[in-house]
Amino acid sequence: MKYISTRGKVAPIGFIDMFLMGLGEDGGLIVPETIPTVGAEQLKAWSGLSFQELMLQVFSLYTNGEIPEEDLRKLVEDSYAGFTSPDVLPLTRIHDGLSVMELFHGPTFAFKDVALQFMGNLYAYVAKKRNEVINILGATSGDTGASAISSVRGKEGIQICILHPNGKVSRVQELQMTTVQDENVLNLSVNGNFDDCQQIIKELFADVPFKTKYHLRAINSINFVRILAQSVYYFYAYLQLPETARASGVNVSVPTGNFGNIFSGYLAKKMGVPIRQLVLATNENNILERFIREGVYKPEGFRSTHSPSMDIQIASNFERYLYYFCGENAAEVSARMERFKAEGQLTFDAEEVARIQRDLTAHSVGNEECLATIRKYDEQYGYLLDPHSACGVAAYERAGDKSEGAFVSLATAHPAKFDEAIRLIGIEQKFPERISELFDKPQRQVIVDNSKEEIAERLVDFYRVSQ
Ligand SMILES: Cc1ncc(COP(=O)(O)O)c(C=O)c1O
Ligand SMILES: N[C@@H](CCOP(=O)(O)O)C(=O)O
Repeated sequence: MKYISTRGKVAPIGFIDMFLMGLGEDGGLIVPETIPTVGAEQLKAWSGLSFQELMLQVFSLYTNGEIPEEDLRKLVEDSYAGFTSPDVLPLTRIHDGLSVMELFHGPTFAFKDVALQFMGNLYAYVAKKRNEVINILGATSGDTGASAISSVRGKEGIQICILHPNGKVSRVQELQMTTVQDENVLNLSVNGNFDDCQQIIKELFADVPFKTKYHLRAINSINFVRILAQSVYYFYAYLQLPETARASGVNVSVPTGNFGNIFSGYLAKKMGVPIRQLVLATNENNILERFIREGVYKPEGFRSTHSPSMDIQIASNFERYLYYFCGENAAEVSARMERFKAEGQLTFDAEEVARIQRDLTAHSVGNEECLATIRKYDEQYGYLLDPHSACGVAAYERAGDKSEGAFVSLATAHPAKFDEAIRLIGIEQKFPERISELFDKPQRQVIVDNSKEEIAERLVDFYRVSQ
């Protein structure tokens, strides 16, 4: 298995090189040359496997033997040892028609831990085995940053700098990132929004001499390893359903912002998980819904919502979807992305929209609907959703055909991370101890302008000092 770029100008590379490259050096996103498939018999044989065993099976299809099996097993076991549920990602039945897959039992209470605990360990492994310098650079709307920091804090040979939008993450998310005192962690709080942070890191990654000189590594979903690790929970969700329930496949409702969560499902489907509908749930930042319903991919005004981690306009993984949509034609992807850069939008004709709608359905969930969904599920089912998971459940409610296949909605964060929204509906929740103890700790962060140059200077200083 080799890896190539959606823009076609990266010579095929192996698994570890792909992991280290992060963003393609031609500005595209890395994808596998071919997607391996898992037949129905094989899938059946995997039922009953733990999440860790499933992860090993899926990764073995992609790692080319570059990581010996016993090393991969240890990496996987270590990565999920800190999850508090024995099932790692438990599937909870809400009612006959709906189950929720809880992806938030990791150390930072968000689904990002599923991939990032593993990636932190993998970076430490590669740093040691290949003597690589690992200087992680990431952008976050709150959860990726907290999770990535927790996965590498204090680890030898690794430095991490995370950009988050100043004042636009929840209080708990901010504390999870900024109360970490390890010297290998730098938090930059940017006067801008998440799209600004993501734009800056993408420009720094695209500056290949700078990236090479400072050994910049990615933890965001531009890194294909993130997507691959996330694809495993779609296998697990399907296989955890009772055999009768999954007999005609599964529908999955997916809160998404950067298109990473849902693209992982699209990949799992291509690998062979019998997913019927992939329902894309967004908040009021609804560029992805407009793309799917109307065939127009055009960023519009940024809105702050009750689900701040999905306050995203420009979705990184859109380009990966475009690649498959264009029949894996890199020249076509490059031309369309050039057009997007020049004109600020992409449009798709009626035949193309019909094709997109065969892959994905979409619902954007307004602030009021989000709160009403949290209230309803608390009152009727005694289940407290966080605002991102509530977008997923609201989209499930609005999804059209529910007659075939079981329905699973992904619960992507613990409600304690977003108490600002939960309080608005008058619910007082009890925080897990690991969250309540954050409020007494001192914070460490640097507030910076939304300026690539200023941020590059900070990075150079940080990497010099910490090496
Ligand atoms: C809690 C939560 N749910 C859902 C999402 C959506 O994930 P993605 O942007 O990777 O699609 C995010 C981050 O964007 C998140 O932090
Ligand atoms: N919601 C994310 C935004 C970054 O997305 P990623 O999946 O590319 O890391 C966050 O919490 O930071």
